[in-house]
Amino acid sequence: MLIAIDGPAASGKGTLGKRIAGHLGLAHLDTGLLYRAVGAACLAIGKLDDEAASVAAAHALDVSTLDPETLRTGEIGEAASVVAARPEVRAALIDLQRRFAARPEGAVLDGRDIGTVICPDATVKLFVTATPEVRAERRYKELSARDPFASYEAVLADIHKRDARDSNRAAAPLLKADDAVLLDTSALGIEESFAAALAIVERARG
Ligand SMILES: Nc1ncnc2c1ncn2[C@@H]1O[C@H](COP(=O)(O)OP(=O)(O)OP(=O)(O)O)[C@@H](O)[C@H]1O
Ligand SMILES: Nc1ccn([C@@H]2O[C@H](COP(=O)(O)O)[C@@H](O)[C@H]2O)c(=O)n1
Repeated sequence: MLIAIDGPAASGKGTLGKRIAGHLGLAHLDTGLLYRAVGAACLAIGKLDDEAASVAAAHALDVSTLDPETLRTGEIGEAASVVAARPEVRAALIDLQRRFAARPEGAVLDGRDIGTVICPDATVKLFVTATPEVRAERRYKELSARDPFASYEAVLADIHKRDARDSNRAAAPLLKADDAVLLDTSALGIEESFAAALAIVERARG
């Protein structure tokens, strides 16, 4: 069973992807980490504005070295969203994602273009969202546990900026696939969201 989960930043798609994959015994790929790794590689050499450098970083990506802990910072998220707007960077990462999705038992992938571009034939597609304020509150809670100087206003501004860039770019913009089921988790906790997502998956399974 192939499950595609898309949605804006901090909507909870990664949390749901991981839970659903664990529940069904499937592998899970957080595709945002791929773009984050490319953004981080460009930041490390001071070449975020250099399109050719970002394309080279995408081609050189070694998935076995991805470290979610170091990649999940606000600065790297912003850099990821800059490089992700470049069509050649996206093209360089397509095969890798499709190979992951082609496992015989299926898989769970989350990102921005999984249901629209990477896995248009997924068994079930979820578009997970929540209001920007709710998403900022969740991300702020997560960050402030590690950083006493984290600011809710800065997180909200980052979310608005990334939403706008991801939705308005020409290459594979953040979009709900026509056949995706919308899951708004603004008023749902993690367990309630998981139960709602699982019900959608089970329904699609028949
Ligand atoms: N329904 C929910 N209720 C409360 N908190 C939630 C809910 N879903 C996720 N969270 C929390 O919100 C934060 C963001 O969730 P998560 O990382 O899953 O989002 P994401 O959409 O994958 O983010 P990103 O786009 O940055 O990869 C995490 O701290 C997570 O624990
Ligand atoms: N399929 C995807 C996944 C991610 N992106 C871009 O990467 C940025 C970081 O992603 P997170 O899920 O870790 O927040 C995101 O803002 C997108 O620009 C993408 O384009 N396609």
